[in-house]
Amino acid sequence: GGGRCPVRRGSPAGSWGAGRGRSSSAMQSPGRSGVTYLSQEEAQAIDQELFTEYKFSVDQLMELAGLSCATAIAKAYPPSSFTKSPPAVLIVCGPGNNGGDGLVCARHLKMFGYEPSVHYPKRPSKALFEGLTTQCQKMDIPFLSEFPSEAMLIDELYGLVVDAIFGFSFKGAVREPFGSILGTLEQVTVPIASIDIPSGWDVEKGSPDGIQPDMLISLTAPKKAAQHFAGRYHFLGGRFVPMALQQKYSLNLPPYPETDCVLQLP
Ligand SMILES: NC(=O)C1=CN([C@@H]2O[C@H](COP(=O)(O)OP(=O)(O)OC[C@H]3O[C@@H](n4cnc5c(N)ncnc54)[C@H](OP(=O)(O)O)[C@@H]3O)[C@@H](O)[C@H]2O)[C@@H](O)CC1
Ligand SMILES: [K+]
Repeated sequence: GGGRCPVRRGSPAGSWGAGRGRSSSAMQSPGRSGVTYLSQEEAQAIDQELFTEYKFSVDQLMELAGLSCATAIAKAYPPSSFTKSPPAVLIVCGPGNNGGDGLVCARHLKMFGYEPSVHYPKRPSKALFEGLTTQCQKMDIPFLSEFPSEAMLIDELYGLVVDAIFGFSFKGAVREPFGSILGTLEQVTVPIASIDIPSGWDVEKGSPDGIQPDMLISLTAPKKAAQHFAGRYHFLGGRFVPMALQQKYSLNLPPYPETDCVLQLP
């Protein structure tokens, strides 16, 4: 196992939220960093607006989201922090866009010098996901047909697990094969980095018995479940929300440093 590295917290809560006159809405709640934590409904509404009003394509935003995730992972778990070289990462992808973010993340991690392997048990028959899968395969990223059933095996083979199973559209009880996968992930000791939402968690209420990721990369803005995140690294990624949309939803996002596509939240 391995992959852990010393805690490097960012600066304490900034003052970006002070005196900006956020329009208050009963649905929104400011988190400990001053940034707004979104309800499931708000996250889906912003998503829809980006596509229908702002005319982004899914491919575009997924590329930026996945690149943010790989960048944040490289900051928190640089290859030198792994006990083995090359640094092996297991990426578990779900059936929706969160899974697509995982495929993009895998491709960028490979470019950054990691050795990613992907498990992608439920693949939608859409050109976007088929393309992302082919890109990974042509970059010699292995796709595991079986998920390692023993947590110990994952601990032995990988220094980090990326959870790209469910994002903000998750609802209800977890269906197979993801129930078994999450059951195994609850027992791994190597760190888990969750994309957007720790999978299996209620998007707003979290899940005390679910997986406990070491890292959370919130895309666009954190969702309410992030208030229950107790891991070491909380990053914000997806630096693509136009200012007018940020203002409409009172996102109160902290300023990203310089040209960075990610930012560590306190
Ligand atoms: N705007 C942004 O910021 C951007 C967001 N992006 C990303 O998109 C993510 C949201 O993606 P999304 O809407 O496609 O849904 P997501 O959460 O991946 O999962 C839905 C899938 O899971 C399934 N499923 C649901 N419940 C289940 C259950 N209980 N048990 C089992 N299965 C269950 C459901 O299946 P179905 O209900 O259809 O059978 C469906 O197939 C978001 O979190 C972010 O990562 C970026 O890519 C681009 C910019
Ligand atoms: K996830």
